[in-house]
Amino acid sequence: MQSILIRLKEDFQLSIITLVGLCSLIGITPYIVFRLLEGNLWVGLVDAFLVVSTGLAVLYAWRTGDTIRPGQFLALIYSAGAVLVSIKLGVNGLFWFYTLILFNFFVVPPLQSAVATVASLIVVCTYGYLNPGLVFESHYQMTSFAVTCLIASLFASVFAYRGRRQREQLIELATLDPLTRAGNRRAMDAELDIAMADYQRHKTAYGLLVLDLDLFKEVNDAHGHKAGDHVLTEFTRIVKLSCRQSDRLFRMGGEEFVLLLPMVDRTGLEQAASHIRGTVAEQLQTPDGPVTVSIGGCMLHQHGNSDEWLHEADQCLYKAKELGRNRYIISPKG
Ligand SMILES: Nc1nc2c(ncn2[C@@H]2O[C@H](COP(=O)(O)OP(=O)(O)OP(=O)(O)O)[C@@H](O)[C@H]2O)c(=O)[nH]1
Repeated sequence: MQSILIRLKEDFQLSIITLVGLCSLIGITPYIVFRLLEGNLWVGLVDAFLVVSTGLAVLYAWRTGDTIRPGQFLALIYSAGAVLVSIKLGVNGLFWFYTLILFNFFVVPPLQSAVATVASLIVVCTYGYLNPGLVFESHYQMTSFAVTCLIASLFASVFAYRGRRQREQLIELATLDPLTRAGNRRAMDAELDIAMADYQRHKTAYGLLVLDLDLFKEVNDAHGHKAGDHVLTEFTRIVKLSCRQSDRLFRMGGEEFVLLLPMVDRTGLEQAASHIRGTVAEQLQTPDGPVTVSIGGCMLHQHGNSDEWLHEADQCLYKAKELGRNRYIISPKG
């Protein structure tokens, strides 16, 4: 139960899709009974289809963690459902369009939701225009309906866009180092734990490099803190360009970074460390000359937790510093 609550709290899209599932079960099921009792078989079947499909989409989202496809599926079937119900029930069915507009903007990105809403409106209005009296009582009513729907869509899209943007910014704030935009310590801890679980379950190979700029204090002392900051951002850029896209760079703090390399063997880890060391020595400059980096690394093997893994790489880094810096040492273990 607690894990369900945590997932609902942490995954906004999943919580929205679950809410839709509950609303459809509680809100639409009585209509199925009512429509069938009044002999409106088609609308009853459409409602039943919506409830069952929603249930399946919610289950899929919970099982796979994928909320994009169920969201698109729900937007599609609810748009089609609103069109069919409006065509069958006329004015009484049109009210559902306003709920549909809000719903679409919650479950799919703003552009997709605008397309779904406008497409549904076009179908209903075209049908209503070609069949006077069946959906709308007058052209005036149809125009008012289309205009109010479009205005509601506009407001919904502005809120949906801002909401999504703010959520993205919050995720960035929680996971990225503001200066270098490498992952922060919190993101690193989470990724190392995921790597350890992956290694234990699937034996996926992971390597880790701890990178520490050499004599960085001297850069700060000679050129000021701002120049030091610039060196840190340049270093991040160089390392990101020197490694694979699947490698993840984190800033542990100060001038110490961690690079996590998935699906790499010991030779590959050494090659990566050697390449990064060489590229940094070549490209990272201050007016006084190059800034170098010392690197310690190790493969993930029988570590009990991520701290032990980091500690082993750290020991190699200290050795690299002791031996004169601007070098890499990879642990022989693992
Ligand atoms: N500009 C800048 N400097 C930082 C930041 N964080 C830490 N530092 C500085 O990084 C320096 C780290 O110095 P030390 O720990 O002595 O290490 P070092 O000079 O690189 O020497 P070695 O690691 O032994 O090669 C200190 O002067 C810190 O003030 C930051 O965000 N920006």
